[in-house]
Amino acid sequence: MSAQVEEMEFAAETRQLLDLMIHSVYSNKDSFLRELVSNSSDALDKLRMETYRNKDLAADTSDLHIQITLDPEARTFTLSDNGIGMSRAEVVDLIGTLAKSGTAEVRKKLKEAKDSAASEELIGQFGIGFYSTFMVADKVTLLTRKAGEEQATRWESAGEGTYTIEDVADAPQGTTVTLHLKPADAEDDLHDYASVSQIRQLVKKYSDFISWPIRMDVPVPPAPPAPEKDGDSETDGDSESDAESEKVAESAPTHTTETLNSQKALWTRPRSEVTDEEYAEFYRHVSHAWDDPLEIIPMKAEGTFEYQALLFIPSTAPFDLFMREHKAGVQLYVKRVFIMDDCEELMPEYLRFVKGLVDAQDLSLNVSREILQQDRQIKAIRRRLTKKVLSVIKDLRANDREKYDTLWSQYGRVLKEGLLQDVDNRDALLAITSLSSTHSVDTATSLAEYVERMKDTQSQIFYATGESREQIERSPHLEAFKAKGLEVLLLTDPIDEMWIQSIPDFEGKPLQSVAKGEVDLSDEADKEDDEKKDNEQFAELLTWLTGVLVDDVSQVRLSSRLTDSAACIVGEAQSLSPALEKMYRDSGIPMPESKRILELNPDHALTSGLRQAFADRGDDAALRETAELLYGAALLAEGGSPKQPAAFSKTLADLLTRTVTAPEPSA
Ligand SMILES: Nc1ncnc2c1ncn2[C@@H]1O[C@H](COP(=O)(O)OP(=O)(O)OP(=O)(O)O)[C@@H](O)[C@H]1O
Repeated sequence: MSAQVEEMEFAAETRQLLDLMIHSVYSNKDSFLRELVSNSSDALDKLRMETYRNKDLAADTSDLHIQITLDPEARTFTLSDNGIGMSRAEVVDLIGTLAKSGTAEVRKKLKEAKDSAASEELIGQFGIGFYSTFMVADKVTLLTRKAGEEQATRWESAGEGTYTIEDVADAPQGTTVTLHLKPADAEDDLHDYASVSQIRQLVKKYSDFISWPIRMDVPVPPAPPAPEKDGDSETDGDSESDAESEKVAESAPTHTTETLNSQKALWTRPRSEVTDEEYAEFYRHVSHAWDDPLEIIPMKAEGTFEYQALLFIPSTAPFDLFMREHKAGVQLYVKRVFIMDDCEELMPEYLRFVKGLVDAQDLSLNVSREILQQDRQIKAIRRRLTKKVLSVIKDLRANDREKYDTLWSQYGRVLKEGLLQDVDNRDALLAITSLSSTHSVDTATSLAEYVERMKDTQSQIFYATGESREQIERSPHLEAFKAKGLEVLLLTDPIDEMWIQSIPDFEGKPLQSVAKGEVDLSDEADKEDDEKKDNEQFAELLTWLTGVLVDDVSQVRLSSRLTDSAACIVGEAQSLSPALEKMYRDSGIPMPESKRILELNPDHALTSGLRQAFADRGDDAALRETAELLYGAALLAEGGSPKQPAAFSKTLADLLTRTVTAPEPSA
C-alpha cells in the first residue's frame, strides 16, 4: 500500500545543476556508475559499522552486496544495495538538495559557468554524485528503506523542476536506484547501459577494488548443440532421447549470477602491480572526486605498528578548503574493514587536503574517536604520514617543478598554516615553502635559495608584507633595497603576516621586515660620520615634528631606507604590522591603537626645505599643515589612508590653490 504522493520542488541551485547535468557537456557519462557504486559501497560500510555499535539494530547483514539488474527491453538499469538505506527525511535532505556547505559556492560558480569548459570544471570540482544519473537517464527512481525501520520511501524525478516522494510500506532493506535510460548515442559518448558487456567492462574499470561484491545476473550462453552420433541421419529420430534433451534445455537456467569485481584492496597490492588508472579510480572513489590525483603516495609500515596507507594529493583544492565545515580526507580501516571517514586524528589540520586511507592492523574494530585521540599507535601513524607527505612534496620541488608549482598554487596557503601549528616539522615545511621575491617575477623562491643569493655584506633576510606584489613594489619601504640591489621577499597571503612573526631566523639569518625597526643599509665606511652630521642638522626639526604629530606617531626620525620618497612610516622592531593588528581586531581580539614612526629622507628636497623653513620661521600654521600633509602622503604611499581623509584633502586643496593663485602685487 502506498501513501499519498507528494510533489516537491528542487531548490533553485539544485535545479540549475540538474539542468547542467541533463544538457551536459560533460564527456564522461560513464561516471554515473562509479557514483552509484560508491554511494552503495559507503551505505554498506555504514551499515556494518552501525551494527558494530548498535547490537540491537534489526538489520540483515548476512549477505551485504551490490546488485545490478539490466532490462534491455524496458531500457532500465537498476542498482541496489542492502546497506544502511535512508529515511524519508534523509532522502529529502540528501537527494533533494545539494550538500549545504557548498550551496552558496555552487550558486556562485553556476552563475559563472557559461561555457562548456566551465561547466565541465564545475562538475569536476564539486563531484555531483547522485545527480550524475541524469546524464544518462530521463527518469530516476530511488526506493529506499533504512535499516531498522519499517517504512520505506520512493523518490522519483525526471530531473526537471520537481520530484515526487511517497511512503511505501514494503521494500527490501537498503536502496535501489532505477534509471530509465536515454537512448544510446555514441556521438554524445552515451553508451548502452542496458548492455551486459558494457556494464561488465565499466564495473571492472571503475569499481574493481570495491570491497563488496558487485553482482549482475547475466544470460547463460546457449549450450553448444550435442554432437551427432555416428550413422545418425536427420530423419533417423530417436524420439525418446530428443524429448529428454529438450526437457534439459527447458529446465537449464537462462541466467547466472556473476560477481563483476575482484574486490582486491588496492592498498594491499605492491605499487608495481597497480596501474595509475586503477589508482586514479580508487582516488575518485575514496574522495568523491572527479579529477585525477596529482600525486599518489602508497605506504607500508611493518614492525611495532603495522599499517598500510594509500594517500592522494588531489590536483585541485576543494572549494571549501578554508571553510569551517571542511572535512579531513583520510579514512580509517582496521584489517581491511572500513571504520570511519574523515579521521582527523590521522593528519594534521594543515594537510587536510590529503585524501586516502590508512588500514591499521592492530586496532580494535570498535575503536571510537575518543580512543583514537589518545591512541599511541594513531599518534605514531600520524607522525609518519605527515613526514612522508612533506618529503614527497620536497621531492616534487626538487624533481618535478611543474607538479610542485601546481601543488603550491593549490595548497600553499594551507601548508603555511603548518609553519604556525607544527613546530616539529617547521624545517621540513620551510624547505617546501615558496615565496615571491624581488629576485624574479616568474619564479618563487625558497628561503634556502634566498640565502644562497645573499650578498656577503648582507646579514639579514628582508621581507615586506602587503596585499599584492604591485602594492608592495610601489611602497617607499622598498626604495633603498631596490637601489642597493638587495632582494626582498614579497609576502601577500594574510597568513604570511602571522608565521613570519613566529620565525626569528633561518639558518642563523634573522628575518627582518623592511617596514619595521631600523634597517642598516649603508655600506660606506664614512656612514657613521654622515649620519651624525645629518642627525645634528635635523635635530630641531625632528623634535618639532614629533610634537606636531604627537597624536599619530611615536617619533619622527631620519631614514636610511628611502631614495625617492620624502617620508615613510615604519613600525617598532617588535610591533605587529597594521594589517595583522586589523586582522586581530576583526576577529574580535582587542588591540590597543599603536603608534608608528615617521621616517624622513634627509636627501629629499622637501625634507631639507622643511628644515630650512623651520629654521627661518619657527613653528607656524603653514608649516604645521605641511607636516600633516607629509604624514598623510606617507600613509597613502604604503597603501593606507589618512585618519581623516576629508580634512587631508581639504588641506591639500588649500595648498594647491595657493600655488595657482597669483601673488598679491607688492605695495
Ligand atoms: N545507496 C545509498 N544508500 C544510502 N545513502 C545514500 C545512497 N546514495 C546516496 N546516499 C546519501 O545521499 C548523499 C548524497 O549523495 P551524492 O552521491 O549526491 O553525494 P555524495 O556521495 O555525498 O558526495 P559527492 O557529491 O561528493 O559524490 C550521500 O552522502 C548519502 O548520505
